[in-house]
Amino acid sequence: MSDTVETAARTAPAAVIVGIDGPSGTGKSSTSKAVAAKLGLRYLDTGAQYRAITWWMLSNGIDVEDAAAVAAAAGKPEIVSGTDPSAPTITVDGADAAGPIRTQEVTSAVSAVSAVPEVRTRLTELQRSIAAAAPQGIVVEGRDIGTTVLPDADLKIFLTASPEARAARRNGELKGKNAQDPADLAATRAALVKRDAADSGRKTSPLAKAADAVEVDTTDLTLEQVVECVVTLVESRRSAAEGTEKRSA
Ligand SMILES: Nc1ncnc2c1ncn2[C@@H]1O[C@H](COP(=O)(O)OP(=O)(O)OP(=O)(O)O)[C@@H](O)[C@H]1O
Ligand SMILES: Nc1ccn([C@@H]2O[C@H](COP(=O)(O)O)[C@@H](O)[C@H]2O)c(=O)n1
Repeated sequence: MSDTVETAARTAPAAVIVGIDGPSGTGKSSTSKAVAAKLGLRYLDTGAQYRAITWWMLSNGIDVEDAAAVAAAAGKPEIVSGTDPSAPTITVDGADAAGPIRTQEVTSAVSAVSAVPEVRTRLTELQRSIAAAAPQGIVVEGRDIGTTVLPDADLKIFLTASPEARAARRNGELKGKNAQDPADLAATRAALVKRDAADSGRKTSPLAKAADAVEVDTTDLTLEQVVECVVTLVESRRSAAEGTEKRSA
C-alpha cells in the first residue's frame, strides 16, 4: 500500500455497521446514541419506526389485533427517520411523531403490529436503505438487526439485564419520585416481560440473539461502562479490518 493510501485509511476509517439488539429496557437506545455520537456514526431507532406505524394504525381506526387489516394498511404511512444521534427524529406523513409514539396506548399495541409480516417487510427494507445511505457508518438498534435486517453487520451486540434492573430503570424514567414503589415496580416488570414474550414468540424475525453477537449483561454496569465496552469492541473490529486490508494490499 502506498503512503498516500495508508494515510487516507488512517484519517478516514471505513464505514462501520453496528447492530444492537436486546429486550426492552436493556439500554439499547441510550447506548446506541452515545456510541454513535462518540464515533461520528449515524443512529437508527427501529423501535421508533414500529411505534410510528402502530400510532398511524391506531389514529386511523385500524384494529391492531386484526392482522389482515394491519397487513393491508402496512404500506400506507410514510415514515421518515432522522439519524443524527444527538437529535434523532421521526415523522409520519410529515407530522412529528416523537411524542405520540411513546404513549402507553402505543406501547401496549406495538407488539401485535410488529408481528405482522407485511409490516416487517416494509420496515426492514426502509432500515436497510437508511443503513446503506450512511457513508460514515451507523448504529442500528432493535430486536432483529443482527439476525435479519443487517446479518452482515461489522459488529453485533445483544444487550441483556435482569427484569428487576430494567423495571427500576423504566420506572425511574417514567415516574420520577415513585420509581421504587414495590407495586409500581412489579407492574412495570410484568409489562416489560409480557412485551418481551410477545416479541420473542412471534413467527417472523422474533427478538433473538444472532449466533455471532457479543452478549453484554448490563445489570450491574453503568451506562458509561456499557458505552465504553461497545466503543472498545467497535475500535478493535476496525483495527482488525484495517490490518487485514494492509496485509492484502
Ligand atoms: N447501564 C445502565 N444503567 C442504568 N440505567 C440505564 C443503563 N442503560 C440504560 N439505562 C436507563 O434505562 C432506561 C431504559 O434505557 P433505554 O431506553 O436505552 O433502553 P432500551 O433497551 O432502548 O428500551 P426499549 O427497548 O424499551 O426502547 C433509560 O432511562 C436509561 O437512561
Ligand atoms: N427491530 C425491531 C424493533 C422494535 N420492534 C418492536 O417495536 C417495539 C417497540 O420497540 P422499542 O425499542 O421502542 O421499545 C418492540 O416491543 C417490538 O415489538 C421490533 O419488532 N423489531
